[in-house]
Amino acid sequence: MAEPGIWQQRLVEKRFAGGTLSPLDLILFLLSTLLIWLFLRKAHHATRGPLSAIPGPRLCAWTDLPQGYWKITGRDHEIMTNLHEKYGPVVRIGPKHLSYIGTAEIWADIYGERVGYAKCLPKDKMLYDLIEDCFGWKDSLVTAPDELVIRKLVVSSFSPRMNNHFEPRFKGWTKKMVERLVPKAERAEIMDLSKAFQCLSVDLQTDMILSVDAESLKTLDYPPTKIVVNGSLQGAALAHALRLFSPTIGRAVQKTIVNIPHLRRLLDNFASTLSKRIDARLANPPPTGDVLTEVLRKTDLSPVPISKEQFYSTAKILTVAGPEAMTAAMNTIGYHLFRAPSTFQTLVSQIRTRFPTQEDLSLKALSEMDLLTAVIKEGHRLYPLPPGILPRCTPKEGAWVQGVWIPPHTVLGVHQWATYRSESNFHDANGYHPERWMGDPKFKNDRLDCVQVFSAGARRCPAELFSWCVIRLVFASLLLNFDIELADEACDWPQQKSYFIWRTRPLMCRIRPAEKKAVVA
Ligand code: HEM
Repeated sequence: MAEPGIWQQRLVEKRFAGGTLSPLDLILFLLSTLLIWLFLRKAHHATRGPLSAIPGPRLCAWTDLPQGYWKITGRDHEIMTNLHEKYGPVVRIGPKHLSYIGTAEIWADIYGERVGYAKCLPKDKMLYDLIEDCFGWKDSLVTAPDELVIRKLVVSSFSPRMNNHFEPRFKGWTKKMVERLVPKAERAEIMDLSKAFQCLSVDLQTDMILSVDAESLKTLDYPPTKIVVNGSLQGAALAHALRLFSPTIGRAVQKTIVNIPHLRRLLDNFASTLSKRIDARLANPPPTGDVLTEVLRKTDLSPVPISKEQFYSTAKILTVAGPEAMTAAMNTIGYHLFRAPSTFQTLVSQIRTRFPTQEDLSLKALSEMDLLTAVIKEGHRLYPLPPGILPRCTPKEGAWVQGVWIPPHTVLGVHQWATYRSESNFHDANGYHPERWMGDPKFKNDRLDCVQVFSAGARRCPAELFSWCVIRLVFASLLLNFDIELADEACDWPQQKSYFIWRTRPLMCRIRPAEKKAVVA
C-alpha cells in the first residue's frame, strides 16, 4: 500500500491535471490531511513528547486502552505491580498518565501542599466526577475544590476532642457487636466476620453522624448500602475505562448502567433513605450532639455559606464512604492476624491480661499497645484502600515531581499496592510481619514512611484518628471475648478483585467464646 502522503499527492496531481476536483475529492483530501496531522501529533507526543523519556509499555504511550482494560479485569493492582517491577519506580501507563512507587518525598510532591501556584494538585475529574455522577453527590467534600470551607468543617468534626467525646458511643456499639456475636460463638458457628465489620461500621457511623440507628447489627447481614456499592463497582470501572478512551462514550455507558431498572431502584431508594434520615435529624436535633451538630455549629460561624445541596451530599458521603473503607481495613487486618498463630496468641494474651472485662477497654490504653498498632499497620499495608492510584492532575503550569518537570494536564499518582509490595521499600514485601513496625532489626531498611494509607497533604482522610480508635476497639473486643480461627472457606480471601476499591470476599471464620471468658457487663 502507498504511504498516505504519496497517495494524497497522486490524488491532487490527477485531479488538478484533468481540472476536475470534485467536492468529494476535496473532502477526502482535507480529511486525510487531518488524519495525517493527528497521527503525526500523536506519534510526536508518544515518542518525542516530554513524557517519552519515562519508561512503560510502548502501546501505553499511544493509547489509554491498556489501562482501561486493566481496570475492567479487576486485576489492575497486580498488573501495575508487575509493570513497576519491569520498568522501575515511574511508569508511563497512558499517553498522559504516570504511576509512581511512593516514597515519603514522592507522596509529598504529588499530594502535598504546594507554594506558588495551586495549593495542591487537583483530583483528576475523570474519576471523581464519575463517583459524583453515579451517586448524584453534587459538590460533596470528595469532589469539591480543596480550599472549600466544607473540608474544614468536617476535619474539625473528627478532631481529637470529638473522638474523646464520642468514646462512650464507640464503646457502646462495639459492645453491641459482641452481644450479637455471642450466640454464634456459643454454637461455634462458621460465619462471615466481614458482615459484622460492615454492620458495626454502618450503625456506628450513622449514629455518630446523624444520631440514627441504622439497625444493621440487628440482622448481621449486609445493609442496602453494601448491595448498591458492590453492584455498581464493575459498571463504574467500565465507565471509567471508557471515559479514559472517550469521555462522551463513557458518560453514555455510565448513564445506561445507572438506569438499569434494578440498579436505578436501588440507587433511588438508597438516596431517598439517606435524605429522609438527614431531614429527620435536622428536624429533631439530638440532645447529646453528633458530627452534624458540630458541622452546623461551625457553619453558623462560617463567613462563607454552605449550600444545602453540598451539606446533604457531604453528610451522605460520610455515612457511606466511611463504612466501606472501615470494613475493607478490618477485613485485611483480621484475615492476616487470624492466619498468624503466634502473633494472634501474643496479642490475645496481652489484651486478656490488660483488660479483664469489656468495660475496661479504653482508647488511651489501647493506643499504648504496640503490637495492636503494628498488626493494624501491617494489615493496612498488605491490602490498602484503594489499592491503586488516587489520581491527581498537573495544572496548566505543569508540576515538579522528584526534580522532574511534568507537563500540564498529566494525570499521576502513587500506586499503593505496587508501593507496599515493592522489595525496594520492604524486606519480604509480600510477607506478614507486624514486627517490622516495632523496630525489629531484620527490617531496619524498610521505608515505613512510604505507607500512607490515609493519603497525604490537604486532601488526606479527615477521619484517620476516628478510624484508628474504632479499629483498635473492635479488635480488642473480638480478641477479648472470642477465640477465632479462619475457616477453610477463607482460603481464597486474598483473590480479591479491585475496581478502584476492593470487591471484598467473605471472611469466613469459626468463632467460639474466649477460653478465659471476659464479662460483657
Ligand atoms: C481505615 C479506614 C479508612 C481509610 C483507609 C481511608 C482512606 C482514605 C483515603 C486514602 C482518602 C483520600 C482519597 C482521595 O484522595 O481521593 C480518604 C479521603 C476521605 N475519607 Fe477516608 N478512609 C478511611 C475511613 C474513613 C471514614 C470512617 C470516613 C468518614 C466517616 C472517611 C471519610 C473520608 C472523606 C470524606 C474523604 C475525602 C476528603 C477530601 O477529599 O478532602 N474515611 N480516605
